[in-house]
Formats: sequence, C-alpha cells, structure tokens
Amino acid sequence: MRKKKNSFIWNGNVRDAALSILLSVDQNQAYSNLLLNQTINKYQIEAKKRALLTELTYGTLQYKYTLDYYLEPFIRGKIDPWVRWLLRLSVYQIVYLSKIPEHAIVNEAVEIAKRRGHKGIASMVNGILRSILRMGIPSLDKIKDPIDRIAIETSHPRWIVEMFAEMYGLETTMDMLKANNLPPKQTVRVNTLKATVEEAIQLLADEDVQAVQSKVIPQCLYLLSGQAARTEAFKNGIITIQDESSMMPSIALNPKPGDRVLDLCAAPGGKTTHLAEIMKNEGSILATDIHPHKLDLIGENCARLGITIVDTAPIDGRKAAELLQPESFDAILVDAPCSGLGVIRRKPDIKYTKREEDFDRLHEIQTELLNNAVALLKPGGRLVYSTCTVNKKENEETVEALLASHPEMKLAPIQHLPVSLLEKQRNGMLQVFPQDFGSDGFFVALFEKAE
Ligand SMILES: C[S@@+](CC[C@H](N)C(=O)[O-])C[C@H]1O[C@@H](n2cnc3c(N)ncnc32)[C@H](O)[C@@H]1O
Repeated sequence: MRKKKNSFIWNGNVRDAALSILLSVDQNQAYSNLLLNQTINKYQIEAKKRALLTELTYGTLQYKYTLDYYLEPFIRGKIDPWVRWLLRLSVYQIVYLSKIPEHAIVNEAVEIAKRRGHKGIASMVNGILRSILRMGIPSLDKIKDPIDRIAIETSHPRWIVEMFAEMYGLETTMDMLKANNLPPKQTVRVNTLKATVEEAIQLLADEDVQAVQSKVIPQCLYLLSGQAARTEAFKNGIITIQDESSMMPSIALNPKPGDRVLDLCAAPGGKTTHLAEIMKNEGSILATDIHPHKLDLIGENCARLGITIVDTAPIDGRKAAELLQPESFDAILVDAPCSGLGVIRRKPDIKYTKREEDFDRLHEIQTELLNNAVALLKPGGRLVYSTCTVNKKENEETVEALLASHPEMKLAPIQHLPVSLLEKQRNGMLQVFPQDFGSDGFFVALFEKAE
C-alpha cells in the first residue's frame, strides 16, 4: 500500500505537523495562518510545542527561496515536493534556530523520511543534511546582482523586489522585505467604552498576561506574554485583537458621537467597532460587506464589546449608491480589498501567490468602491480610504483616480494620530511600512467633500 505523504493526524511530532501544513499550503493553496490555527485548536497543542510549530511553519515558508539557494549545490536530480519541504524545514532549523542540536535535526528528518517514504529516501535526506553540516551553506555574497541578492536573501519573488525598488529604492525595499520575515507583535486595542488603558493593563496583569502601552497609538497594547484570545479581558470585551496599523483609519476618520457613518467593506468588523468606540456608542454605523456570512462576525464582535449602534447589511459596495440614500452619511470608511503586500509577515504565502496582473483588477474594484462612497457622502462629509498594502498602484494611483474624476473631493491633512505617524504623511497620504513601527504595512488617505 502507498504511504500517504500529506495526510495529517497529530502524533505529537511538531516537525511532522509543520511539514503537513507546508505541503498543504503549497499544494492546495491553503492559507498558512488559518491552517496553523486550525491545527493548534483542533489538537489542543500545548504552549511550548505551539510556539515551535509556529516558528517552523512560518520560518520555513518565509525563507523558502533562501533555503532553496542553500540546498541547491547539494541536490542532484529531481526530488518529490514533500522531500524538498522536509529538507527546507531541516535547513531552516540548521541555519536559523541555534538552540536545536544539529544531530537531532538530522535524526528527526531521517525518521520522518522513513515514515513518509522509504529507507532510500531516508538515506538521501541523511546524506544531504550531513553534507550541508560538513561543508556549510553557500555564501549569499556570491550573488552580485542587487535585485537577485535581495530576492534570495529575503526570499521574495524577483518581480516584487524589482517593483518595490522602482517605487521606493533599494534600501527601503531591503528594509521592508527583511521586516516581512520578522514575527509580528501581539497587539490589542483597548475598548474605551469599557475600560481605560491603565484598567485594561491591570485586568490583563490579573490574568498573568503582561501588557505595555504602545508609544505610537495610545489605545494599543503590546502583549508580552499569554494569548489575547484566551483571556477573560478579551471574552468580556475589554480588548480587541488588532494590528496597530489597522487602528489608524478609524482614528483618521474621527467620526463624532451622533454621526451617521458607513463602513463599506466592514467584515470582520475590526474597524467598525473601533469607529463605534470613537463615537462613544452614539449615532449609527451601517457596516456592509459583499460576503453575507462574514457579517455575523461583526455582530458577534459588537455583542462582545457592548456596542449597540451598528447595523449590518450584505451589499456589494460597487452598487451601494443604487441601494442606499445618496449623500446621507457624515463619514465613510472604505477599507478596501487589496493585495495584502503589507501583511506578508502574517501571511507569507501572499508573496508567492500574488501576481502582478491582480493589481489592475484590484485598482478597478477600489476605484468603483470609492465612486460609490463619494455618491453616498454628505456635502462637507469625510471619507477615509485605507488598504493593508504598500503598492502605489492600489494606493496613490487609486487616490489620484478619485481626485481626477471627483472635483468635489479634496485630500485633507490627517490629524488626531500621533506626530510620529503624521510626519510620514506625503501629499496628504500616509504610507506606513512594516519596518517603521513593527506594525503592518498600511495606507490611509482622508478626503473631504465640498459643501
Ligand atoms: C480589508 S478587508 C476589511 C477588514 C475590515 N474593515 C476590518 O477592519 O475588520 C476587505 C473586506 O472587503 C470585502 N469586500 C470585497 N469586495 C467587496 C465589495 N465589492 N463590496 C463590499 N465589500 C467587499 C471583503 O469581504 C473583506 O471583508
């Protein structure tokens, strides 16, 4: 009987589990973050193994091209994809994880190769890994072309490096792509309807979770221990799990208590609930999304946080102006679907699966969403456009398309954010890179409609 190389049942072996997740991401286009969370939750994997599983899965995926460069001189002929992933997983540990003894890495890999394949494959894996340990990995200094060097060193496709180098220069590109390989901080937003920042820190401390206030956004806490989703503070609606950059759009829009607000691409409601907190839960927010099933998440988040001013509706934002009353909202947020090139450190698969062709289609959708938002905005109203990407085609160029077709819309300087962020504004637009504050790459533009 053929052995199943990909089927996964948790057997307590972290490397086996990491290998199964990596294969599934590669072959079934599964999302690494979702699959990892599902595996951890389904098998209730304990904290220490959970940390190692996360490190091995993300690390190996993040450094896929770098690991292939290191492996290349040692591999003769074609090898099965699962064997290549096993080798990448092992070389990742050899190169990047100093605490794991080298003989243990090799032994584990050989055992997995035996279980999933046969003795012949196990002996090949053994041979390759022992050669690497004996001879060392090839130096990156051999790569002379600067674009190739960044592509291999940070493990990003060449076209992404080229594109960013053209947009931002080589130095910023290198910094950004290096930051894409760092683990994200665990950050939460304090629900100011229920607690002050100090009270939230104390409530978390009561549960042995150490939290410190961010120096960038005051409502943002960094969790230095524990798991936010498992805390009573989370269950009781004191905190929301959210990246610090994602807190910028709602603050930039700054709706007033009593306003009528539209959040056009709202699910799962991270920013809708933030808007409601800023509005002190007074006024009304219509939260719409094209996917009806995702709207339940907004309802659940509002219930947990004690927010009562949000209504939800399944609406394709590209047709919203036909369905809702024109010029009826004081403030509108368009947190648009985008390429996600700012969140690669959370979703490393993005860098391998995105295609340049996707950008034109996204730019078109973003422009259509904004056109609808403009039609729904009251004269004198405010509109925020945000994305979690660092791609000018979807950011600056989308803003320019809006300004070109709507003379009644003007960019307005963003206020209310801390100076460290505001001084990054260029021409009324704010682009944050992952290397700036250790938060996601994010873009925010604020518009005002003429009276
Ligand atoms: C970046 S996410 C929004 C995240 C959300 N604002 C938050 O903070 O939790 C973009 C959302 O746009 C939705 N979407 C995609 N196309 C849409 C469309 N044509 N109309 C409305 N929503 C759309 C997606 O379902 C997705 O939930």
